[in-house]
Amino acid sequence: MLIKVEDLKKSFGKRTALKGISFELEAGQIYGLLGPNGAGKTTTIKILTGQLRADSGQALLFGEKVFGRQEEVLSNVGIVPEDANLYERLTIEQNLNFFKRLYQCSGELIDFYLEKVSLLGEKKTKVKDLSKGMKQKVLLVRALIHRPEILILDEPTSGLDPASADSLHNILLELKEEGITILLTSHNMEEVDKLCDRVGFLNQGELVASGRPFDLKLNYSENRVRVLYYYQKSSEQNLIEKTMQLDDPEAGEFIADLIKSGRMKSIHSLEPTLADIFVKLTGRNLEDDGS
Ligand SMILES: Nc1ncnc2c1ncn2[C@@H]1O[C@H](COP(=O)(O)OP(=O)(O)OP(=O)(O)O)[C@@H](O)[C@H]1O
Repeated sequence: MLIKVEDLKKSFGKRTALKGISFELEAGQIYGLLGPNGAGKTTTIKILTGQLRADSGQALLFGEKVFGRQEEVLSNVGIVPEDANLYERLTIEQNLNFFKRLYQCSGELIDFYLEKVSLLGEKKTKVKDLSKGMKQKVLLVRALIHRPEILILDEPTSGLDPASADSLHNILLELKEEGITILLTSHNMEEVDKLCDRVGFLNQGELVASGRPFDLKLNYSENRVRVLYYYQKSSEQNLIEKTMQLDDPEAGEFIADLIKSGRMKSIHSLEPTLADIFVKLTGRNLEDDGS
């Protein structure tokens, strides 16, 4: 396991941020921690990257504890933090060169990744003149220039317009193809559904469910179907839509009859979205402010 979190607990005074969460991440996967504000996502990331010490439990990267050993363990990890901590008055190139020296790497990947995020032509632009989406891309490039095996991103698309978010998603999928293991946090269920091999639902410091998005949707499906049928045989004007429970025996007869009499137009299963499942499990919406 490249990333392993086991029974991780953390409190800030009387406020409990993590109540004992566990998850694992295999090489080459994308894992998404999904949760509303205050769920404990950033606390998890900060512990995993050695910025915070856990009260108990384990947070391991490459099987090693990070706290107190950041320099060694994180030399192989790229981190995109929640807040853009770039030097605003410096250019993109100056920011990246600064990190190149810090990481003591050659910097040969700087132009490669700037090209990938369509910012090569903006190298000489000062960070203060960039849009939020562009800054996010610079943070991503900064996290990649030392060729890390693990990439950790805290809310990478928060506040981005849909086009910028989409372009970032495509880059993350390409990085996965290159074999990079990715852990990200998000409160956007569509993003997690699209990107992640596995997802963990974090709510008030607890992982309430985890698994492959497909399996979660299947497990929480309510066996409903939407049937579109003709009132009379092949009369386009009289198209009727009906939602039915698959475990209702009458629905079976009704559907069989529609097929036999040639009145069935279409039938679709109604799967819940990840957001529906989150609400079902927690009674909370992903956009809640956590209060
Ligand atoms: N330094 C701190 N001091 C006190 N409480 C904190 C501190 N950091 C986090 N918390 C609390 O711990 C809980 C989890 O916060 P955390 O930032 O991990 O949530 P999050 O899921 O990342 O939310 P967001 O999406 O808003 O960043 C919250 O109740 C928060 O107020």
